Amino acid sequence: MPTTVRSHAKINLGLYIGAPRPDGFHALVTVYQTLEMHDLVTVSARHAARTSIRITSNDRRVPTDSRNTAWKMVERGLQLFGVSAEVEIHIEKHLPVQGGLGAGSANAVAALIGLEAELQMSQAGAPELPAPGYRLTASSRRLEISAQVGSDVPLFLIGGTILGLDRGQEVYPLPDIEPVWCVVATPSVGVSTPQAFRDWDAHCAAEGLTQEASAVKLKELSRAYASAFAGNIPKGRQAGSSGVPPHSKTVGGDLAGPLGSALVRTGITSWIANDFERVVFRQHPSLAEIKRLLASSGTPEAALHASLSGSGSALFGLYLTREMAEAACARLQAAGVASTLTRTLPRPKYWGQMLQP
Ligand SMILES: C[C@](O)(CO)[C@H](O)COP(=O)(O)OP(=O)(O)OC[C@H]1O[C@@H](n2ccc(N)nc2=O)[C@H](O)[C@@H]1O
Ligand SMILES: Nc1ncnc2c1ncn2[C@@H]1O[C@H](COP(=O)(O)OP(=O)(O)OP(=O)(O)O)[C@@H](O)[C@H]1O
Repeated sequence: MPTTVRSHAKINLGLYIGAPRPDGFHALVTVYQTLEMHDLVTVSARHAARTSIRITSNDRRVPTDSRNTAWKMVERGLQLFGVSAEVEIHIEKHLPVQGGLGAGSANAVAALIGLEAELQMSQAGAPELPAPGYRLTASSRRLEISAQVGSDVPLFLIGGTILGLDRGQEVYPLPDIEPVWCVVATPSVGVSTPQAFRDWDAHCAAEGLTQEASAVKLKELSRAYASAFAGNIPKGRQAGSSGVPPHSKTVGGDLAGPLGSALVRTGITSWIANDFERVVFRQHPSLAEIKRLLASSGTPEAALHASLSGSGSALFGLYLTREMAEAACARLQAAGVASTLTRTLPRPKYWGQMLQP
């Protein structure tokens, strides 16, 4: 029986990028948040003398050869388990390609989860457990192979609210924010991630941002993020058990409250920003206008936060109520911009809903 896996989108609740590194990547600090909206990845696999992989998709823009993230992940997964198999993967795309929603990265993890279920390898590659007190080290080899596939891939082995460091592949589960309504605008323009990073380099050169200055900035920001979320960590799940870095202990405080308010009470909505907006909005001014529509600042329907996601072109707005989110969808529709109404997806639900019944 084939296994169908939900492959969720992510947004970046703030994204700070450093200067270019000698390895061709950029250090960054971000908070990833998984969303309910998803692709569906269906895997059929059976043990065989020789490995073969076949990929199909309903979307012609999805590569069906070894360039596909799901292909790369399954190849590495089979090596990790030390088995060979005939594997068929169908990717039903609902998320935009090149949208900054990490869709391709999520497909890779969904394919691995499907493969493990099909080959009954769950003991060998035990998935990250959503239960309190789980340790990242339990599945560090799965995190390693996912980081080889892409910087955005490991976050999908954690789900929920996640701190991303280094080139984005170093991930730490943060206490989940309570679910909030989210509107994702999906303009038809695609933004290439490598190109956006190149544009960022040109921006850094023009502004004279040095490696040293950017390293200091990123260190401060990772502290600020961890501190903002620290008060959300239930007693007994402080640093060490949750994988959150030790400096996250520095700030306490009760962040429990009515729906949506936890995000506000972390304080992060007042200072988070996405550095890519500075270069991507210059190339695509229409995206800045979409952000204004999502934000609706100064009105009773204003978003808690609105931003470009990753390098775009998708943008998102977070709202306190469903009505406010629906009003944002209506504003976008009137402007001819496609949008999806969804919600942020906490870790237990991310894992609980991953396998289709
Ligand atoms: C923009 C984000 O989506 C934010 O979450 C991610 O940083 C992108 O992650 P991703 O698409 O998984 O990126 P990768 O597949 O690892 O890298 C693609 C290319 O983007 C650039 N890249 C990526 C991540 C990073 N921290 N610095 C970079 O400069 C590199 O040129 C790299 O060759
Ligand atoms: N499974 C996949 N689904 C979609 N695109 C894929 C996949 N595997 C490889 N790709 C290639 O990766 C490129 C980026 O796709 P993706 O949709 O993941 O972008 P993204 O949402 O901007 O990702 P990120 O947020 O990680 O930067 C595509 O143009 C496509 O050629």
